[in-house]
Amino acid sequence: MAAAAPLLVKLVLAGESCVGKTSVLRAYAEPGPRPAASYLPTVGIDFKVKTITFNDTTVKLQIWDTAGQERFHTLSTCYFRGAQGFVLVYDITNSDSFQSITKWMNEIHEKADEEVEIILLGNKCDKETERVIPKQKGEKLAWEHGIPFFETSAKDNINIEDAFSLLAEEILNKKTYILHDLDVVDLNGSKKKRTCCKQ
Ligand SMILES: Nc1nc2c(ncn2[C@@H]2O[C@H](COP(=O)(O)OP(=O)(O)OP(=O)(O)O)[C@@H](O)[C@H]2O)c(=O)[nH]1
Repeated sequence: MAAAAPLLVKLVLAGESCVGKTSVLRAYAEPGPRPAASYLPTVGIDFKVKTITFNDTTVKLQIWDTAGQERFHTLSTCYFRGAQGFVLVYDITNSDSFQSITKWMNEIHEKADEEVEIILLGNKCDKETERVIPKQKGEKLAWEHGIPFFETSAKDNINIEDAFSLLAEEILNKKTYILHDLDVVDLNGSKKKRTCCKQ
């Protein structure tokens, strides 16, 4: 008997520019040492696939990395539709990025499907001396929105695995995934029909 196709789950990273979305994704999906990175903004959109095992089932997490720069905003939010989970990221050394989280939450509620799971990350927690957002503020904001919260460091690989594992678990426990078919990109990376929201 042929093995069952792996389950596919679509996740999206969102948040302001330079908060570390790409770095968080790399730390999770491509762990291992890498040279100190100079900032290269995401242009448009990118994704990586990470395979995990959940209750003896193989699950492929397709994780979309959106561009935080304002000029890509419309494009980035196009990818919200069809996602089962969101990783919302701010930078603990940048208060604007924290203030914007409520705006991103509203965007998700407006443009994503109804039943989505969201987690909040306060990234760059290795930069303690430059911190402007106390951990309690992040916890309070997450509590107000009823979502889990982690302070993370993509640089030092702190809490990254735990954050994604929790998000995947919350989604898979709900069993709201019915995604053996992806309508955007198949797992070999070849493009299939691409859908986008109306602007
Ligand atoms: N110290 C420290 N620096 C980080 C961390 N995460 C990211 N950075 C740095 O912050 C800068 C921006 O990181 P990116 O991952 O490109 O940020 P982004 O949110 O994807 O940015 P956009 O593509 O513009 O949306 C880079 O110089 C990273 O090396 C972290 O946890 N700690």
